[in-house]
Amino acid sequence: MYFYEIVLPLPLYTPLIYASSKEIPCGVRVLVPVRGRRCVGLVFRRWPEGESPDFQVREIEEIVDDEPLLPADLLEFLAWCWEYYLHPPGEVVRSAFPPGFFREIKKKYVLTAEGKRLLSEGALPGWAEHLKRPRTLKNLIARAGRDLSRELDVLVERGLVKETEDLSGLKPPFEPWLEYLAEEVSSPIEEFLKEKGRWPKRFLEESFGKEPVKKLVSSGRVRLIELPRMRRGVVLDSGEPPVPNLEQTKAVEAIKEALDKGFEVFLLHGITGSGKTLVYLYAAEAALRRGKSVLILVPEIALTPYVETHFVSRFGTQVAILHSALPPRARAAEWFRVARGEARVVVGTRSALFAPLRDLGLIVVDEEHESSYKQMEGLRYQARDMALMRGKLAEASVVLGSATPSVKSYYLAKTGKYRLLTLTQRPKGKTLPEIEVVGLKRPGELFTERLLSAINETLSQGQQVLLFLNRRGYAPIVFCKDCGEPLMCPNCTLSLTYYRSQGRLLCHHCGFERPAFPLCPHCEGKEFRLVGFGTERVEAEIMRIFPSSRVARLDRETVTSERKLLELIRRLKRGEIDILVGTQMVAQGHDLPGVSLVGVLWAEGGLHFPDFRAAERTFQLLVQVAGRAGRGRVPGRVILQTRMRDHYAISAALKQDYEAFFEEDLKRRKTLRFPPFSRLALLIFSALKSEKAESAAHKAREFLSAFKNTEVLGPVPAPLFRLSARYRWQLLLKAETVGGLDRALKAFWQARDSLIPAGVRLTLDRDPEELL
Ligand SMILES: Nc1ncnc2c1ncn2[C@@H]1O[C@H](COP(=O)(O)OP(=O)(O)OP(=O)(O)O)[C@@H](O)[C@H]1O
Ligand SMILES: [Zn+2]
Repeated sequence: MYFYEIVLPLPLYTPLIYASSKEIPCGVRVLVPVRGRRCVGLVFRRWPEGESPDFQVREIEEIVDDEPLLPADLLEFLAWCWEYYLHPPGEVVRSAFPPGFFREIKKKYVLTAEGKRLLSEGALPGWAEHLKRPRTLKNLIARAGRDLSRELDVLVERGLVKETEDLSGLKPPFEPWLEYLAEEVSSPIEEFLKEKGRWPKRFLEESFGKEPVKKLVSSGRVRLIELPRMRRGVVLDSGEPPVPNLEQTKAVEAIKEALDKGFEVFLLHGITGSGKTLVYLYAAEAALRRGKSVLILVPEIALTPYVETHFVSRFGTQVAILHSALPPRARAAEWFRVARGEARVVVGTRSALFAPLRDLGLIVVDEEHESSYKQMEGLRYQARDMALMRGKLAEASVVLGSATPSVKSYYLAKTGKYRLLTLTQRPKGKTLPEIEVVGLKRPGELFTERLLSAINETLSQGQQVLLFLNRRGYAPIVFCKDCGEPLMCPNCTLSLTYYRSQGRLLCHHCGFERPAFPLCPHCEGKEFRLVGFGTERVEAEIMRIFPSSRVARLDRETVTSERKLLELIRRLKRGEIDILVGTQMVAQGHDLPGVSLVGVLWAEGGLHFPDFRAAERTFQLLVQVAGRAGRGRVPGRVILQTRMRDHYAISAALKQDYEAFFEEDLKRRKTLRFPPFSRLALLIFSALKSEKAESAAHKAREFLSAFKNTEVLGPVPAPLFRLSARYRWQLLLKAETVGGLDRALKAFWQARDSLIPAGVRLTLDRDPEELL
């Protein structure tokens, strides 16, 4: 017998031990019995020969995969993650699989042949209709609208319904591909195939017709093979990539050198529009040539098409895309192409960090400063930081790229932990845009004269305008005119945002909504005053002032899918939009050559958050959005409207002076001992009763105060004191070193059951990005 540590998709804090007479490699999925059910498990480790547990263990029932899906260094990485974040291994491992690949096996019910016969004769109750296909009890009850468990049991006993297991979806779809074998090319289709090597049959038939493909197959000049299904990608051709300039070449050379050595971290600090994508492209090519695979992380789904286009036109079907907006089957298929080694380049959002790439040689984290690399629920990991650990374990090079690096990364580059690479110029002699600051004076002022005349000028030159405000909806605050109270979310410490076209009031945190306008809950008043602006209101105002121009809006309300976003960006690039109003979704990454004016309506919008990274975020957003201007033939121009022109985040953005911002921000962090001068962990205690959460936080504080190397701040009510009907108290842990923090946290985690009463929920946020 061999003994295996198996990770299960259950909230357990350790793997479980199972036995098997077979030798099973690590990284393979198996089926094991657990609590009277069956479950998919992942073989994580085999015990050394001769060692056996001193308790009863059960046997592995089935082996699902014929070869490991996850490489050894990824397994090691996953284990590192669950220890660092003190998170159940099963949930960490689940992030590494596409949905449905790592789960409990559900019991389903389906009619037997006899059952079907009786149903067709009308001898079974109407709801049995639903059992023509296998269904879980829950699904059946949902369809029938009442509890059917008793009646179902009777049918099972009579042999009219049987139980089955749902093993579907554990393996992704395959499809036929054509592989070119012949030497001499005699038709365009052969020429195409010869260049590509392999191509999905389905795609060939679409481009060349079914007949020619059929002929080619029967000629024996190609071979049919079964490979994981390829998703229908954005296979646009971006043409030949430009020749890199001197700075780009230097950067690529430095990365190439590292590829031959192993783990090294680079910070690629290149101003907006300096061509960082091209550096990634050539570095990726170098890695592939060395037989290594490549992982490219982008901060949000909206940016995948841009990067994807460049990589797909260069590397074809070797590229896989991984993000959560792909349809589940396409996502599973793409993932499987990676696990099987068919795709050697992955472009994806933060969860692609766990992609099953083998022989990983290069990891790129594009726009590394972006907060969206931090997952804010479940496993609260920071993908940029974790990319370093994955790179280290895989002995890969890691490139962090940004025009506005995080203060932490830049500090590490300056102190020699990372190698700094810089791009200081836009290619082809293009310059950074001119930025000017205009003071907002009147309360409630939305557009200054200066901005309006600049918009006019730009439109008359046939150029495009981008207006930026990082706030959705029509108005963020609605006051009752009678009693002066704002309309609040009943569950959260947040005001409700008014969405005019939907006629609704919405809470941005918990999704609570109600029709606009109700009676005031305080005084039953009927009249309301709208305060402040969101993008919907900006759009309406702009349409009123510039009635003949074509206005569009880009935010999470108007753009709900990747398709809609692509469509909007395409319309903008084709010149079908004159003025685009948007939130931070437009702020970065996109290359918009027609935009020559960027207007930032309220530059200090983000500075009001009580958070140590508020200034950093504001500076980054301003420089990024300004960077959308002047990427085409016409030089760009940016107008920042603000009431806080003297704040260092705004004055540094005005000069596009990263160093100036960095020095000032670093000084402040040093005084307050915030990262990079310390390591943080945020503990949030929440409960339906405030006192309950507070007293749990006090107990935790007492326990943690015993650790000398860790400073405990709080408990204090969280800035967002009430969220989703729960009151929140927080403790902030600060330590000089990772080790110090680790010891305190681990001890606390061990003891947490005795410290925290039922009904209090504890959330651990290690290396928090915000303290809200
Ligand atoms: N060497 C080059 N010669 C000519 N054009 C180039 C060169 N390198 C990049 N470009 C072009 O410059 C534009 C900007 O490049 P890219 O989008 O990669 O910038 P970026 O550094 O990612 O900017 P941002 O940080 O603003 O996203 C693209 O249109 C790209 O094709
Ligand atoms: Zn709410």
